[in-house]
Parts: sequence; C-alpha cells; structure tokens
Amino acid sequence: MSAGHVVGRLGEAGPMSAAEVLSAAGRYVVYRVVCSKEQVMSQTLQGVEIAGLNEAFEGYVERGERRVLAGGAVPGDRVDLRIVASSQHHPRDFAEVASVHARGADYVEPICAHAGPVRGRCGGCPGMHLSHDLRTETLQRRVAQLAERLGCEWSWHEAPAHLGYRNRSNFVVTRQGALVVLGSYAPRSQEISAMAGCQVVQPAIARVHGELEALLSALKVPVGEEEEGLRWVSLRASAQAVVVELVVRDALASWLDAAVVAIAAVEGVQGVAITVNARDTNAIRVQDSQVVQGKGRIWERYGEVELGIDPGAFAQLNVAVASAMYRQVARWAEGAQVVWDLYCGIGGLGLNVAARRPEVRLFGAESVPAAIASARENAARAGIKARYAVVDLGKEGWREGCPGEGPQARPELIVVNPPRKGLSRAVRQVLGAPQALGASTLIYMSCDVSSFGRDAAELQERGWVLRELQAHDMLPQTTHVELLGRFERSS
Ligand SMILES: C[S@@+](CC[C@H](N)C(=O)[O-])C[C@H]1O[C@@H](n2cnc3c(N)ncnc32)[C@H](O)[C@@H]1O
Repeated sequence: MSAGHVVGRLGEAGPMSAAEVLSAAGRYVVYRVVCSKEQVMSQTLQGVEIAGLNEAFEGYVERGERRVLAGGAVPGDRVDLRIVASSQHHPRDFAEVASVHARGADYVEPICAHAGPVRGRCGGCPGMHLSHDLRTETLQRRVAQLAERLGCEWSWHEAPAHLGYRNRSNFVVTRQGALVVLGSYAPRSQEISAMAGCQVVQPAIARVHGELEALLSALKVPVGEEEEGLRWVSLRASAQAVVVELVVRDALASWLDAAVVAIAAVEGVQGVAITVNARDTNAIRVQDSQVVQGKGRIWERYGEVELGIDPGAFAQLNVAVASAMYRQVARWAEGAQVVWDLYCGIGGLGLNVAARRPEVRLFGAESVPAAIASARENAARAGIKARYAVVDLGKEGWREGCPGEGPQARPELIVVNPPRKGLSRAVRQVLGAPQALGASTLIYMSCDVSSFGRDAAELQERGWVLRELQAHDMLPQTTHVELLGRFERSS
C-alpha cells in the first residue's frame, strides 16, 4: 500500500465521504488519508496503556477526541505505538505496535508462528493472541447489543474444538526462492504469508498442504502471475480423505498432467479437480471445476444427514458446530409439515428438518444449479422426499419458480440461510407479509451480525417476533459469529 492511503472495513473506520474512497474490494475500502506518510510516521505514542478492544480485535487508546487503533494490542498492554495513518472524517488513527513494555493479562502467545499481527502476517486467526474469555466476551458484547436492540433473549454456544476444525482452506500460490508456497494474503495487503502448519485446518489438510508445497517445488511448477501459473490451491477434507482443487491460468499448461498424477498419489488424497481462471479478479473460481483424477465428491455427515460435497460447492466449514445448529433448527421445526428451505445450497439445513420425519414436505430453492443437483442426490440418499429448484432469490417473482408451489402455496415453516449480505429485497418483501404467506415460524441462520440485524429489524416491523437468538462460535480464533434466530408470526 502506498503512503497516504489507508485500508478500512466498509462502514467501520475511515472517511465515509464517497469522494474519499479510492477503491473497494469485498469488505475493504482504500481511503485517502489526511497526513503524508512522513507526518504520520513522526507520531509515536510512548508507554501508553491499551484501554480496550474493538470488534475487529484491534486494541485502542483514546487520545483526546481521537481513538488510536492498533492490531495485536490487548487491553492492559503497555506499548509504544507508531501512528501510520489517520482518517479525515472520523476521529481515528491507525497505529502499529512499535515495542511492547508489558503485556496485559489477556495476551496469549499464539501457537502458530504465522499468526498475525503478533507473530507473523497471516490474517486467518486475528484472535489467536487473545485469551479465550476476552475473545468470546468481545463477540458476545456485539450479540448482546443486537439482542437488546431487537428485544429478545440470546444465548452463546461454544465450539467443541478451537483448533483443527476447518474442513476447507483456499491457498494463494507464490514462490519464495526455489520453494512454492501455499499461503494467504496478509490483511489489507498484497503480501502473501506462509501458512505451513496451520493450526485451525483439520490435520489432514495441514499434512497435505505440506506435501503439496514440497511436491510443487520439486516439479518447479510456475506460480501466480507467471506464464502457465498455478494461482490457487483449495483443499477440502472429510473424516476420510482430502480433495485437491487447482486453480490454473491455462488448462493446457505443460506442467499440469504430471502434477495432477503426482498429487493424486499423495497419501490421503482421493481426487484432483482443476478450474481455469485467467481473469484479473479477486474471485478464486470463475467457472465450474472438473475432476481430472480420482473422486471429487467428499461425503460428510452434518447433523443427521450425509452430504455429498463437490469441488467448488459451498458447505459449512465447521462440521461440529454446523451439525449442532442444524439439530437445533430441527428441534425448533418440530410439528411443521410444509417446509421451505431458501438459499438451500446442497440441502443440509432443510434435510435435517425432514430427517426421520416422512410427513414433512420439503421445498428448496437456490441459485447454483450444481448445488441443486447435489441437494437432490443428498435427499435421495437420505430417503427424504424433497423438491428443489434453481431459483434466483434476488429477483421479483421468485415464488413462481419454487417447485410445486405457486403463489397460493402456504408453507408452515421457512428456514433461510442467505449469503453474508443477507436476505434479498425480493425475499424480504415476501417474508414481510406472513399472514398472506401462511407461515407461522421463520428460522434464520446467518453468518453476518450486521445484515441479520437489518433483516431482523425489518421482519419485526412486518409481522414477525424474534423469540430466540443463538450465537455460535463457528470459527474459533476469528471475529466470526454464526447466528440462529427463531421468529414467530405475531398474530
Ligand atoms: C450461506 S450459504 C447456505 C447454504 C445452505 N443453506 C447451508 O446451510 O449450507 C448461502 C447460499 O445462498 C446461495 N445464494 C446466494 N445468492 C442467491 C440468490 N440470489 N438466489 C438463490 N440462492 C442464492 C448460495 O449459492 C449459497 O448456496
């Protein structure tokens, strides 16, 4: 990043004026900053005590009207802070920890050598330097504020394991000397951090990751922007096996055939898929993947149902926590017979509601055709009668496309699990008329506290009451919270 610019999270830090926004990528925005690099670099705060921790796990001190944020600092730390950027429209400065005099009681030395910002540059575990209590209290504070605004009770649900839980990881491919490295972008930067020995992925992924780095280095595989470069590697594990997906610039790359054969021979690898992406884009996949060796489908039990997951498909990353949430939804759903599963993906949520309940009529809608094909197969394998359709839930009139269901259909229960941005306006419009719809219960699973808050507030204004809110620690070591809300029709 060049001097005079700062990267912030959308809506949380930095100037809000659109004129100040230079570019945006995903949840991050690059802003123009007030001071020159020389001016801000000259400001060092010596021997300050960190007063608190924000939602992004940045420590902060108040300095008059301004708040100075520093990644890697923990409340109670005595540190020197070097200010590296300032926001023009918000009273915020951004600092690096220049030196540490003493650590606060909630500092924990990260067990991973790559964990940023304290030991390394990897951004995957921004809470690894925090005590478990401080990390979860910080997340819970956010949920408590949300629940207070929405006027409902809430509960916190721990993950059974804080390490080794993640069943999928995407690695950006780079070179360090002669070695091929499968790493991750450092936060707010194009720099790539190594990830060898990652502690949050399932052990099988960590092992295959190490083997692939050695293998790809020995084969002298071109990487990243190089001609015929390997851009990304995605690893997905089940309890039994790992599937490797290679994101390549060129499907006819001269190195590819030999590499695929060698990768397929790595212990524990059950299949290799490739997908081509030669575009200059942040998206990893721009087209479907093709299995070129072995089997691409992973089987994993989520709750009561075995799900087949193909390369590139969406599946919950923490099987234990997702299973607990699906089982909870099934308990809340008892008694409902006509069930809609919107944004159903490969079907896990709705199929858990219908499992062992032959009286349930399940209808699922989702925009990705391959996911719908998997959902159908998953239902058939579980012996569940379900009807699925490819439907764009972002479009007006989406109900017309729902299977076996016209505008007169009357679901008793609707379960939704939308992407991060929350329910589309078209879905909110339909759900916002519960009397006409006929549904008496709505269960909303969400990976984003902000969009859930927006949607829940709107639903509460339009005939629903949020009766229970659960927050699950789906991705320990991170800022992520997974929510489950149970709404009832108000009259
Ligand atoms: C968070 S995932 C949930 C998947 C599934 N319910 C589960 O529990 O694993 C969100 C799903 O919404 C789908 N989706 C995103 N935008 C959509 C749209 N406009 N219409 C229909 N489905 C959409 C995605 O393809 C993805 O499968």
